[in-house]
Amino acid sequence: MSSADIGVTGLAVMGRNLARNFARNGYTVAIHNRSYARTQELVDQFGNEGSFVATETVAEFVKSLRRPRKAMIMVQAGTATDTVIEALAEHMEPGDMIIDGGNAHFADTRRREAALRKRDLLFVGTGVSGGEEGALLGPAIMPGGATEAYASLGPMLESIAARAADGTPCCSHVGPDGAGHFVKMVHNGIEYSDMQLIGEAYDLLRRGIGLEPRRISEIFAEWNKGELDSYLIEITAEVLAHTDAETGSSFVDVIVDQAAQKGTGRWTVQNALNLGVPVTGIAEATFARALSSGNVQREAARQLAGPNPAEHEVSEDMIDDVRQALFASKIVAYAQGFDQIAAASAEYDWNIDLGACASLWREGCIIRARFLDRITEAWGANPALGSLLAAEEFSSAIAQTQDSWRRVVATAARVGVPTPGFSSALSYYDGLRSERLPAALIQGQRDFFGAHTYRRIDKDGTFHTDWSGDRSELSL
Ligand SMILES: NC(=O)C1=CN([C@@H]2O[C@H](COP(=O)(O)OP(=O)(O)OC[C@H]3O[C@@H](n4cnc5c(N)ncnc54)[C@H](OP(=O)(O)O)[C@@H]3O)[C@@H](O)[C@H]2O)C=CC1
Ligand SMILES: O=C(CO)[C@H](O)[C@H](O)COP(=O)(O)O
Repeated sequence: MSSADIGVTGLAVMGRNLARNFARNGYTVAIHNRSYARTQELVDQFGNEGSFVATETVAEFVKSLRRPRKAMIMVQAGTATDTVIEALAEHMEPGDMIIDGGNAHFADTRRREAALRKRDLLFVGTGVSGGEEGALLGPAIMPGGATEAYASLGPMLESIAARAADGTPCCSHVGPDGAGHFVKMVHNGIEYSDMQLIGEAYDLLRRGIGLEPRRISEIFAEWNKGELDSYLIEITAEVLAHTDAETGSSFVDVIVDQAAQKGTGRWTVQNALNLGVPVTGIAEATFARALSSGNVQREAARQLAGPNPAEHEVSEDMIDDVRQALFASKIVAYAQGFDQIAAASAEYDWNIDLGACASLWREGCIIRARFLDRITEAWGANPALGSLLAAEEFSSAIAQTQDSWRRVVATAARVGVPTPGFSSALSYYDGLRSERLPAALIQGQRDFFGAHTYRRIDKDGTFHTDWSGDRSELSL
């Protein structure tokens, strides 16, 4: 019987909870998983939460959906997603829709959307953020795909999405084909950057000042009451307050200090390199995870000289400086992420509304933060800002924090605590505001060794100096 409003296949952490979220919101949900055990488990544990149609085969799953069908995939990105799409498509009919809510690469989404369009099937690649809890109670949802697809799917997604304080659903059509997955990828890149900055703040308080995790937890909890108010700061306070039951030690002290990554941060940086957008914070965060996991190099370098700690005591006065450095660096991280979205939007003709994009991240997602209201307003007031850093409220916020920021970066260098996030954010800020950059010298060097030419500040045209001859200038 074709009775389900929507289907979810892939019932691990995300799929299971999204299926429950749809059911709790009154939809009849067909459920399917490669191995039936997960389907049975969902029905056994949560079957009473709403209307589920449990299915064992893909054919049965597709058949159980009301036409035009909507089937959502929540499986691993890459070949697993291609396999599931193909299996679904074989049983679908023209006008049916496949929605991929996994963390797919946006280029794969563009390819899949185009291929399925040729088969008269709609394909929506959508970012979903919020982890297990968000998927169940209301994630941030970033759908791409055709406008026509959003017309029928959008209301369903909006009904299960998180809501901002003003009641707006944290879900809206981001743009065509891969735009949704692109925005989710950059969301994850900012997530990497934000987590790295928080890690550096922790490290400065721990190794720089010498505070214990429980005290640092209290500091983060306090910071979470102000302009740093965000989900990541909130959970940081929780993690730092946690005690390991087995050893009685601070939980953070029993975790191996090697940060894993599934790929979205790396994809963001790779794409930023292609687009020529300096997302230095995301790049440093991604490399910092790689450095932490580089066993061979860490082992080889462990005995290298550092500053004498006795000569470099840091007082508790620095705590508030660290808070301010964190806020300034965080503004830079978001500014860089929005630059990348703007560049991709122009490159792929997506016409992404940056204000609407910021609005999507206000609740439900991992990078949700109080200051996203202000970012939404800033882009809404002036979509041609050029850089988020140029918005009055952020330029004045940084003007107020920059002395602290500079002190923190200088202190970190002095005491030997690595702060690639704080330092690169400050360098980026100083680079942008510089009247003149040493890029002029680099152009001179390029022209010297490779006749790569340069432009002049005082006249139009392209020039080359005859470096190996009489050093006269040629206008090309
Ligand atoms: N976990 C998170 O916090 C978030 C995850 N995501 C993304 O959502 C998607 C789902 O994530 P998550 O719930 O963590 O699950 P996983 O990424 O761990 O994927 C597990 C699911 O994929 C299925 N699967 C794997 N390979 C295949 C295949 N070849 N054919 C069919 N099914 C397959 C598994 O089926 P089986 O049970 O049979 O093994 C299982 O249902 C991923 O793309 C992830 O990147 C997005 C936001 C947050
Ligand atoms: O998409 C997510 C949150 O938004 C996932 O949790 C993602 O897996 C996190 O990335 P990584 O595992 O690389 O830290």
